[in-house]
Amino acid sequence: MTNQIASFVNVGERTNVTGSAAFKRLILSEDYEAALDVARQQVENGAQIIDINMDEAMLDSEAAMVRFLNLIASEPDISRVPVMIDSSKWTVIEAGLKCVQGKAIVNSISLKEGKAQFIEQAKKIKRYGAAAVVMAFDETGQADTQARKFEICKRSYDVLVNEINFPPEDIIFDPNIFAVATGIEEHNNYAVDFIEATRQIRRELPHCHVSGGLSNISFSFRGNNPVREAMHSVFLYYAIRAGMDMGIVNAGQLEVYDEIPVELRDAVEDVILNRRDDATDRLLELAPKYQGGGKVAQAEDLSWREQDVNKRLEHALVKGITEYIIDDTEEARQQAERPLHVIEGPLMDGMNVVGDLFGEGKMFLPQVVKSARVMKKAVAHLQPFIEEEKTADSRSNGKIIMATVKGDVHDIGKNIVGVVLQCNNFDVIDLGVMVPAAKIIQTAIHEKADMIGLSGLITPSLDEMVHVAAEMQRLGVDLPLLIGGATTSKAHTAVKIEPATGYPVVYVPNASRAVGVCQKLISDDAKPKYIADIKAEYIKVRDQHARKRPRTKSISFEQARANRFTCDWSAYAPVKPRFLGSQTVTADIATLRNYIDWTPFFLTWSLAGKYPRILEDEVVGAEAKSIFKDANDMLDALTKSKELNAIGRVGLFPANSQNEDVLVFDPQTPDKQIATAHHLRQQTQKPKGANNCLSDFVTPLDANKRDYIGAFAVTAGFGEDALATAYEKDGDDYNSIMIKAIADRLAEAFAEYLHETVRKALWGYAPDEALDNEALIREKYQGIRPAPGYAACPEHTEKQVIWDLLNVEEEIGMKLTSSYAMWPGAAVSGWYFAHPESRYFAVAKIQQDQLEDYATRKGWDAATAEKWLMPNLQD
Ligand SMILES: C[S@@+](CC[C@H](N)C(=O)[O-])C[C@H]1O[C@@H](n2cnc3c(N)ncnc32)[C@H](O)[C@@H]1O
Repeated sequence: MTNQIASFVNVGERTNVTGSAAFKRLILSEDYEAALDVARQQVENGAQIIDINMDEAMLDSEAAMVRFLNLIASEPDISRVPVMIDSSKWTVIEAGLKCVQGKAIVNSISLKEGKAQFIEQAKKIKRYGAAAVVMAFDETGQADTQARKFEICKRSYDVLVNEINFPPEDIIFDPNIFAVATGIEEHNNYAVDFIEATRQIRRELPHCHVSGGLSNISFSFRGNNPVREAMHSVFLYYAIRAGMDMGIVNAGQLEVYDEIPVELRDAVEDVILNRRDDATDRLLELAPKYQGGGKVAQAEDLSWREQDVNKRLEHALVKGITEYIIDDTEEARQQAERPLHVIEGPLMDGMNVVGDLFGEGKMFLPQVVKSARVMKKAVAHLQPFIEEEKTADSRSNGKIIMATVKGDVHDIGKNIVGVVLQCNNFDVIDLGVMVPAAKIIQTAIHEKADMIGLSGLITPSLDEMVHVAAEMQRLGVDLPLLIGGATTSKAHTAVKIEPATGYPVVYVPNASRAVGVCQKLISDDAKPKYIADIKAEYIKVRDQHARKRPRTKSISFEQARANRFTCDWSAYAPVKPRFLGSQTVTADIATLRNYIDWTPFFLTWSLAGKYPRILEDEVVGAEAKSIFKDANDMLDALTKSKELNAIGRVGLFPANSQNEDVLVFDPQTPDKQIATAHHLRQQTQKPKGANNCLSDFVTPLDANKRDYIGAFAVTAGFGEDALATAYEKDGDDYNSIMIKAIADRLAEAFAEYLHETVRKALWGYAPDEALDNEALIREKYQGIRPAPGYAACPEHTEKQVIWDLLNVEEEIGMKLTSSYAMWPGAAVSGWYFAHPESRYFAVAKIQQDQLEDYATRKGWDAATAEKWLMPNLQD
């Protein structure tokens, strides 16, 4: 069940002119900048797909679709999610398919106009490698009953899969969500029809998906949001369990299932599940009571202190309250026969409640981590008594060795998984960061571990994971291997890691999945089938990967060069920086906190939503407020204690470009070249626009005029390890993760602050700039600061050029690891470009000709070039 909830894909629909009056206004007034912001906000708010619809009589819908899709393609923060091209006109869909980059979804096709047209359209969709939403609609109309819904979907499925070999995993059925409680008796079973049809579709039509637009269901209660939210929540609760795995769901219009007042929930369930004839009347009667909100405000309530000690322990764990935990644990110990029984009894019971609530999506990550802190305090209190008994044999669920692989220093995600596993009674041995393969494997053997979990954030870590897997194989260590971390994926795990192994390898996408996976891997009953299922799934993933057509056409390196960005260099007047050379910079926390972008902070804690709106969010607002307060309290303390230090290097230099290189010159001896930055050029065929390379934003050498470039490396991580370790020793993972999350935010804030200082003062090309923090976060200024490892300059070893140029390690002690991760981990580095047209883009896939050219420029052999450019050599 956890998996079903966790894998539900949310489609954002604010970029739909038929559904959003605001978006329609923007498109009609040609304000595409603001329209892009709407798309960006949706992604920031957690939409995993964005639906784009331009069906408006006053518009040239085809042109509008193409223009908007092209704009999205150059916005990395939007184009990271797939688009759903939505139109009732096939010509608009086809125009969209032609220009979209990456995997698209077509919304929608159906048998409405007959089989021939259905097949023709599906074939085209298949040719573009896109997925399709298939409506339960045929020549006789839209399906309303379970039988009709299934019948049409089955017929569509058979045509698609058997007749034209359409990949079943690219079929998304929409079996039509219709309004219930309309007063018309025939409508009463509509929700049940959808839910049951979904169950049958998922059971009998393998690999397909089921989606739907949620808001229709509650149409009769327009104007009464609490009732609508309750209806959405109840409907989803059952539909997801039946197999609905995608949908247009506005998270702000969703009540937490368990928090719907019981009386309302019962009445809504009667309606949704069509449990009684008078269900609609009863809900109509109850509805006015909830019109104005209806939820009773909760005053601080200490009545739980009057319950028995076991209940108090459970309450403290679920609510994360540490205040009384030692007293309560002591009371429980005195009542128990043995101290161990307190752990095995009430404490584990409490943690099981926490685990269940988290698994069901009813508790959020920060709450779980706070629960773990309570648990650890209780266990720490009991530990001496257990030692005294000398019989301690706490039965653990299983032992897992966890490590961030060699060359990588990022560990927030790994630490969160560790805490969640500990909450579920796993014995976690965390080897920390930058751990070589040999140490991981030796510890696993020595500790008789049950499994190994690897984590990593940067792309070179993917290779290191392949290496650890190969070493395990070589040494005959056949423990299950878990793979996680931001750049890892099911495809990489299946294609690169698993095939060479004889032991189970499982990709774990997030903390909430970790427990389920580990439990299955240590269960004698569940393990064989689970492993067989995973193996079969990975074989399929490999097949799909092998069959995958390139998503985009490529052009030769020479052609790409010929289509470079250029401008009238003779008219371009580079601004000479006021400061040339390099220097060390510091910043105090009081200054930096004004530059913090808080939205990613909440994401670290798995709370999706944009700051500051997230603080008022119906679902996660309370928890967001709570961690925001804790973070600010910690920032107050750090401002005073100065235990965290922000320090960096910044430099500005004369420079010119030469094809894909930026040549950097000595400020004192202007003809002396002191460094070369090597960049990569986009090599995919562009419908319009240039094949970008960062070097193009610097005046070419043959224009006979000096331009300038900047570089920086900053960290807010010195001091972080000591603080985090102190919290960990105190059993306080919550604050240990909090300090890391804050150090990470301060490093990003430092990069923002320093960039502003460069634009306004050090370089001084924008002395009068006046932007607030929101505008800075949106990067509304002139110039960019691309970071090696990111999409426009994806090759990590280039950080070394910055390190040498600015003398980073010697001057301030920031280091690069063997995989070119920065240490301390809370760090940012990059280049400064001032050209008014400079912008971010993704290099994406490059070809052999460019690979060879790059190897020559870097002085690398072919194998080295392939190793470092691997992510850009594959689709
Ligand atoms: C990852 S965000 C970080 C800023 C965000 N406000 C935060 O606090 O987390 C944006 C930064 O990532 C880098 N970046 C984003 N897209 C990039 C691209 N396509 N190529 C290179 N660097 C990129 C740039 O350094 C940019 O300033």
